[in-house]
Amino acid sequence: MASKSNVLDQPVQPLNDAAGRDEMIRFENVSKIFDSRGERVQALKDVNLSVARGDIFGVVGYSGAGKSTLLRTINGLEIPSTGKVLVDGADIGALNGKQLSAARQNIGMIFQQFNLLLSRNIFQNIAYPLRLAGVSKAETKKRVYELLDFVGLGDKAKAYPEQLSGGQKQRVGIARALANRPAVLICDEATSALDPQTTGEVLDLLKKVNREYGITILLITHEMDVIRKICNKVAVMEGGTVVEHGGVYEVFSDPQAPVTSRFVSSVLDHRPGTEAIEHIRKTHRGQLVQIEVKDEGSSDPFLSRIARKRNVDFNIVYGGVNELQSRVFGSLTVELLGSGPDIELALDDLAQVAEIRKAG
Ligand SMILES: Nc1ncnc2c1ncn2[C@@H]1O[C@H](COP(=O)(O)OP(=O)(O)OP(=O)(O)O)[C@@H](O)[C@H]1O
Repeated sequence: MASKSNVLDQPVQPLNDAAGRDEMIRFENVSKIFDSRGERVQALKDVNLSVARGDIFGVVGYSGAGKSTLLRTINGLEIPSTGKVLVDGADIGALNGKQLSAARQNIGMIFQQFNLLLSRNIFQNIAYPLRLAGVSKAETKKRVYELLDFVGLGDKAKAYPEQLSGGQKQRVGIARALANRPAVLICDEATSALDPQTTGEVLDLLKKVNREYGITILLITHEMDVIRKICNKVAVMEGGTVVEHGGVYEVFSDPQAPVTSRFVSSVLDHRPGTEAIEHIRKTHRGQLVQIEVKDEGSSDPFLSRIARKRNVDFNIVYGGVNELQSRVFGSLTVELLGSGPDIELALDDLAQVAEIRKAG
């Protein structure tokens, strides 16, 4: 649990993370207040986060949590009311216009609605940022075809956006964002307009961007499944604050904030809710206990060991075990059958080797 922390008691991570990688994005006490028609909206409240070079960092939250505002501070589309955002060492809020344009070439961005130029073909869309950066025609041509191959659209140079599917349009968006060889790619709900199959393909492409080009990715989403599939780090936002952040495995296997638990249970259904417990109770009269399954204990056959030793039976009535980043975790709800004293001894034994909770 070393990499997990709550932002309230740990202001900001050090410049090097546990793996020794250096920092690519740093939010330092970032707050943002909008004044809209006489109404003050605090979109961000004292956000402190550190994104290491090479991370795929996901920010998840419900609508209005402040995700877009946070993302837009990275390339200066929003300037914090207080606090600062550092990208690859540059303090974004302190840059003049020219410096900001240069910094933006280092920060690619993709959008939920793709934002392609509809009157230009795919080649021209991808070439656009290269033209703005003053890249020569020959160099542009080489780079665009290289990118088209990379995103799997080698035959679409002359097509127009309206002739492409949603997934293909997002591939073009990714190619365009990569044109100037940025160090960072920021993704604004990049798969929210896509069906599940296409979402999976675009997420695979983002993984390839991270792996093959070493680009740091920060994405915002309201879908925990996106986080589960590609991120190594996650921050959960609610009401403009980061309520929890850490390694994806740590956060998924042991969520602390209620909003995080809700997000986790939207993709993993391994713990029974009140209704499920009531249903189980109708057919199982024994002692019900929830056992948390963690990576560290997965090789110990403790259930059969304790069952033999204490002369009790374990009847699995609910649960699931998941794999995340090559580590397992989950929860089993079991019914203990045996004499009262044996069950008590078995519960003591269980508590020695696993996190348990009486259920129902
Ligand atoms: N330009 C603006 N002017 C006024 N209020 C704004 C502005 N931009 C965002 N807000 C408000 O700030 C809060 C956070 O909005 P933000 O868009 O960052 O949240 P979000 O988590 O990205 O939600 P969504 O997924 O719905 O976009 C909301 O209450 C929103 O109404």
